[in-house]
Amino acid sequence: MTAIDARITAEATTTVPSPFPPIAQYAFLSDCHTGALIAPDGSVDWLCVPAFDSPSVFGSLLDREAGMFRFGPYSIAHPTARVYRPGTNVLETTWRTTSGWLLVTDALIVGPREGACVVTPHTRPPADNDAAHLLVRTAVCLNGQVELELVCEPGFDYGRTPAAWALAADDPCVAATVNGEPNLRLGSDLPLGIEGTRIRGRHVLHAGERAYCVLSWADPSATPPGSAQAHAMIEATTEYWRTWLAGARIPDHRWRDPLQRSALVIKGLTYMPTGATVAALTTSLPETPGGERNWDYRYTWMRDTTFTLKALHWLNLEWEAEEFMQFVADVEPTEDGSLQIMYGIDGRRDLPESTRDDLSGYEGAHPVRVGNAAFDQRQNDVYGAVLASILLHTRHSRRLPRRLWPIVVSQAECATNVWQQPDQGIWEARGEPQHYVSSKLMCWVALDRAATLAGIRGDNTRAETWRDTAEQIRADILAHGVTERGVLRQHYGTDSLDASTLLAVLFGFLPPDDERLRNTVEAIADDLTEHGYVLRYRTDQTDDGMSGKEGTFLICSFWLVSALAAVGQLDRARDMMERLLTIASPLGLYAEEFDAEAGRHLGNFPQAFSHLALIEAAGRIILAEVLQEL
Ligand SMILES: OC[C@H]1O[C@H](O[C@H]2O[C@H](CO)[C@@H](O)[C@H](O)[C@H]2O)[C@H](O)[C@@H](O)[C@@H]1O
Repeated sequence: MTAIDARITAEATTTVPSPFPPIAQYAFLSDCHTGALIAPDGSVDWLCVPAFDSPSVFGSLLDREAGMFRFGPYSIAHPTARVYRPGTNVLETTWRTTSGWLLVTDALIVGPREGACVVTPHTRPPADNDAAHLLVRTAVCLNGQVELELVCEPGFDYGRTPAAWALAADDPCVAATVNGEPNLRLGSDLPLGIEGTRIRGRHVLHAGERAYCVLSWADPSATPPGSAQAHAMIEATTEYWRTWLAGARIPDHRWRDPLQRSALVIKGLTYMPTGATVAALTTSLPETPGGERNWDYRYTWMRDTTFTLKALHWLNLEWEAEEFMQFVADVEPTEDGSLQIMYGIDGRRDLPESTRDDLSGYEGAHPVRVGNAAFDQRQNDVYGAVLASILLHTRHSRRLPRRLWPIVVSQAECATNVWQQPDQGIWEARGEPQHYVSSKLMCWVALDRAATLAGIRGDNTRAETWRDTAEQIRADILAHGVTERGVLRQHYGTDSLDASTLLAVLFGFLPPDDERLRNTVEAIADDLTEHGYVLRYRTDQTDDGMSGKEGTFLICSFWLVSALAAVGQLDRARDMMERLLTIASPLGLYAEEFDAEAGRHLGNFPQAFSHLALIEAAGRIILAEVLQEL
């Protein structure tokens, strides 16, 4: 049992139990088109089909009436153990009942691709493996006998539309229709009955006996696979993940498991048809319990994805970088040539935000948002994030693809034009625009990396111009962005701290022995932490346009580990890393935030930001340890 597990258990026994499982108790499955969250009781509480950003069909995560799909022993809610098959996103749950033991295996199926692929402007050449658009759940009775139960009650369109079920005429499965159109098919070797809007099945399995069910959404008129095929598909999916992971260079270190899990989460959040990565699987898991800080993260932020690629480079995973670079080359910029700060996973630009007032929200946190109004915000860090990625990719692949050069030019020009202007900042504050230090810092990164890329291309004129602008930005930040104590400030109008200034260390804005850099790292470690975990800023000192106090931000805590390692405080970095590893969910996953007081995860889950920062932090410490030994 991890520390957080123990705290959650203690909490559950002392307060009124919530009908919602703690966020960190969910297991994550993915087929790189969509993902599912499975509650400890075996219920799929979150699944959007066919893609990450589609409306949910199982939405109990946000409202207990918005759809669920349980497959597990009758009348038992607590499994004995839940683990991923090593090196995969395939989940195994072991149940002990009074009469026997049961093992349930769950996977969203990825396997050898069949048939033609639909071509859209953002579609990459088809990979050898692809999603089969199937959720397969198998059960085997390990000992004694166990009564297995299946309950499937979809709620289409975030629970708004219940299913109308019908037995399929030609095969042993049931089909759910919405507005008369077939939508889902459920196949199983359990005897199934239709009870209004739900399907229920129950059957006693004896030692050695197996059962399965398959939910399919790709072609609702096609017969779902039978038992043997379903079991084979779980093996193929296991193979798929292990083969993918084998391509990563993960050091033989005591942190190998969290590194592998983080890589698998990040890959699982990647949308295979375009190479775009969603920031997290979910929408509206609250950052403040019961509060309004609830956001839809099922989109691609240029910042999040470029930071993700930086992390994947640490693990030598180049293919994903290649894919995302193509996505960047394909997306439509805005009228002034700048990239939007975020896009849909299919490259669409418009992500209007609405609220779903018919949903209760996770533990009553309102509103539930679909879409994200930040899509047309001005956030000046985006150019630096993209150009840093292009340079990294160019260095690793030893070439600067011709398609990317116009992007280098346009983004460098955008950074040149905007660096003096205020913006909403990296945290997408919904208050007044400010002169955020981290935004200007990332404009410096944009021009610095662009100058290097121009040098590689042999364009010395541009290299020189961009280098000059980078120096002007640096001088401006050092003149206006440093407090009297010699610490980088949040924005030019305040002395408050902001963890995003740690990017100065991570992107090499100043040499690691620079006093201002060291002061900033010290100040954040000492004054911007709660129980040793890092806040992104103090909500009582920052007008971010929202009410309520949020938890500590996990990416910021991992950034501090990286920064401590970079400025030579290796012991402190290592201690903090070890502490952060103890608060992972029982399956090694991280949400966006950690409520250090209550010891629970908050915000969307699992969150790429947290996992990518874990990889970089571990990578920096491991590298420093190796260098120390030389
Ligand atoms: O806190 C306000 C903002 O919160 C979200 O943004 C955060 O998540 C983004 C995706 O991971 C990340 O790129 C950003 O840096 C974070 O602040 C939300 O998406 C915004 O709409 C909201 O204003």
